[in-house]
Amino acid sequence: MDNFWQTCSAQLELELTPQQFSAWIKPLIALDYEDGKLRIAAPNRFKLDWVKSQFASRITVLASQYWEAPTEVQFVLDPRNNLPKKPAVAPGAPSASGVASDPRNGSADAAPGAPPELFNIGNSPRREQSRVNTELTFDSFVTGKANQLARAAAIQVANNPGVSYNPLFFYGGVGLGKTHLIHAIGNQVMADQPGARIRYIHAEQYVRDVVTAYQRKGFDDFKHYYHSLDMLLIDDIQFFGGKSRTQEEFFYAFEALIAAKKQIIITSDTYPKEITGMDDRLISRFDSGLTVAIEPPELEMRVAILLKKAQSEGVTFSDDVAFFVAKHLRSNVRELEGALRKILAYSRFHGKDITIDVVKEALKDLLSVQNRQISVENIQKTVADFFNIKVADMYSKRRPANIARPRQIAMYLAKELTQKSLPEIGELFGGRDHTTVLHAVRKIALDRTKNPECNHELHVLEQTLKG
Ligand SMILES: Nc1ncnc2c1ncn2[C@@H]1O[C@H](COP(=O)(O)OP(=O)(O)OP(=O)(O)O)[C@@H](O)[C@H]1O
Repeated sequence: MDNFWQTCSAQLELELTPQQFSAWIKPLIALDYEDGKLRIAAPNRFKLDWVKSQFASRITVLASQYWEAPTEVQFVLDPRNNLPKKPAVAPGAPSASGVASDPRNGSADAAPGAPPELFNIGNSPRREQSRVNTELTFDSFVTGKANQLARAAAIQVANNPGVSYNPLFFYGGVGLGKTHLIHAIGNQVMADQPGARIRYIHAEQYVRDVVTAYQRKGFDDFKHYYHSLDMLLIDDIQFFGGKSRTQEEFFYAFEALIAAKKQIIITSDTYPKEITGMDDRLISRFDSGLTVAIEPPELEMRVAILLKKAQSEGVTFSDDVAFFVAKHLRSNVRELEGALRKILAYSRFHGKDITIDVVKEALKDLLSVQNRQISVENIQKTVADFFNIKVADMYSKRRPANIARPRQIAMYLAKELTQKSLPEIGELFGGRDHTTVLHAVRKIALDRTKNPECNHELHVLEQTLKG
């Protein structure tokens, strides 16, 4: 229940203004969930009526998504508000149950509307608490040259958590299977040790947890929760970049877990030293275990993935069709999955067998993007002309700002407008490492959102390149 409410209120916090959130959502408590019925308590009749009229449908959608079943939401008055007042207790002091006191229990010094303890583990089954996706297993993970090392390390850690490689750090571009692999580890450990306290968390959610703990002065609960896990799976840790309070809290959790020989598995879009805005002491700790890259899948692996995913949808793809799709879509597995969904939807809707012609029709948009044939060479030339530098500077090792920035812009455009992978782009820019390209892509993407002049330049370049 705590997990659900944390997820639901984090989502609502994103959707509402801070005033709306703290006035209407923060005072609510998710009481229980049974047989598709979720009960939420409001502190008084006025709030109950307002929340019901304004937010019931959104909470219903979020709850139905969370439990993957239609859910009916009932709003009730908080039963604890009717309890006789207890003598004052210092907020956060342990009660007889050993749990920090809930300031809403009517004690004289309680802050009205303050939340219950944040990270109370509650009684839900360990599997639910873990947030591990049961579908992402080793069995459904296709292996090839691009990920065989990562998979081997993952299996080793799943067999000996806390012993072999700690932390285990996976890095690679988007949609290449990092998340899948850490869930697979979680699933295996959970099957072997059903009592283990495992937690999968996306780094953005961890940041939100820190913010919430900060706002609610709930760091004791936060620490208690994270430091007492048996295994922490943390995804996309690059989101910690520049967030010093989060990094500090994570550092303590990291030290506590490693000292207790509890396994930590981390993913990132780049290797530790390249994560921007990350504290050096964390980087050196990330490096202290095993760091493994996951590369973009090669052709045969893309074919194998398509065949396996089609099979799991109950559809048989001919090899011709699988090769056709895999040859044209080269960037990552997520893109392949998207293509597969489009093909299946198209063939079902039109009642047609899956042939190459049907695939061409179903993927018309995706393939036309491919066929625009904007080459990296073309991008380098256009950008060099635009900034009045030599094309050769695109490959050179020189780094003055008047050259480095156009080069980064060209790398960004190469990633945006071609199907080349990061290593392929790096190769075409004088044999640079893929992490350098990734850094450039992220930097320019960020500049673009912040700096209208940069956005305008990119717009002009894109229009020129697209003709
Ligand atoms: N080797 C694989 N075998 C089967 N499915 C895969 C494989 N690699 C990735 N996938 C699938 O591709 C999709 C994207 O993978 P995933 O979310 O793990 O990528 P990621 O590397 O974590 O990307 P991001 O950094 O964008 O989060 C998922 O549905 C995943 O199950």
